[in-house]
Amino acid sequence: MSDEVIVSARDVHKTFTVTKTPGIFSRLRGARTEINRIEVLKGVDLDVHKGQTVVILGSSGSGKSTLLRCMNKLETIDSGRILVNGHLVGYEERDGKLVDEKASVTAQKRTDLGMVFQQFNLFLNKTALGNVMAPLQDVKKMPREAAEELALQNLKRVGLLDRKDNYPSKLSGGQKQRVAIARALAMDPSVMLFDEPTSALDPELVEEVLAVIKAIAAQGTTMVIVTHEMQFARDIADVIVVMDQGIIVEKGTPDEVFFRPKHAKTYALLKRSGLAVEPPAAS
Ligand SMILES: Nc1ncnc2c1ncn2[C@@H]1O[C@H](COP(=O)(O)OP(=O)(O)OP(=O)(O)O)[C@@H](O)[C@H]1O
Repeated sequence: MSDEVIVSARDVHKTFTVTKTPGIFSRLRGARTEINRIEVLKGVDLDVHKGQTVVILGSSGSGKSTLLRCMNKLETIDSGRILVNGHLVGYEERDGKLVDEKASVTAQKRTDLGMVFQQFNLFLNKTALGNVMAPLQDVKKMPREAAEELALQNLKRVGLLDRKDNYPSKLSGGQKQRVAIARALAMDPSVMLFDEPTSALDPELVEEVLAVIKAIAAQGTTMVIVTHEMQFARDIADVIVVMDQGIIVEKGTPDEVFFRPKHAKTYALLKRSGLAVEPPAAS
């Protein structure tokens, strides 16, 4: 394992505030606006080393996607630190305090992270090639020809060169997700973040996307993957992290986590997925 830490999260806390305003009739009956605070991350520490594939598992609502989104500053954190390549993402430190940095600086730093979402997020009015070229031209300011060459190389990496002129409406879900992966890869990020990349796919399309992600991992790309695909997690991960209610309850190699889970929540998760293991001794 490389000593170089690409992503470092320390004591990360995140709370969402949800405001529920009652309808007019309820208000006439005296109902008040409810303000609920949901503490989603309660002090998360995580290091991702260069070349490592870290898979985050956990039951629904445990905070996995939020952690990923905080890494990318799609969400702000309340306290703690997230460094990507040694830089604070989204913040700068002034007089010992964290303040929001300029959006342009965040946009630049964000190119260090490639993100693949559940719902692909492709431009519907652009071809597969156009989708991959767009951030190269718009964010990296590459000239058209260079952007096209790099986009074609990356479409080839995900096996979609023959679909380069297709619009998203003419691509299957699996192909759309592979275009999204090519688009993120083309930016040459330090780390790729995958947020449940196969959850929106029909079951028969899942495997082609997982195979592409496995191939990219085998090329030494640093990755953090949130997934519910347990077998895939076991196959691809160097490190598996299990989250429960906003904290990391277990961390280990796939063999450790799958065959010798230490935490009752990990055991419950494996059992729900039909993976038979012995219950942890200490629970
Ligand atoms: N923007 C938001 N506003 C309010 N609550 C939110 C927001 N985003 C997430 N949450 C809440 O935070 C909690 C954690 O959500 P998160 O999506 O991080 O969980 P998860 O572990 O990724 O779950 P899943 O596996 O179902 O995607 C949930 O209770 C969710 O409803």
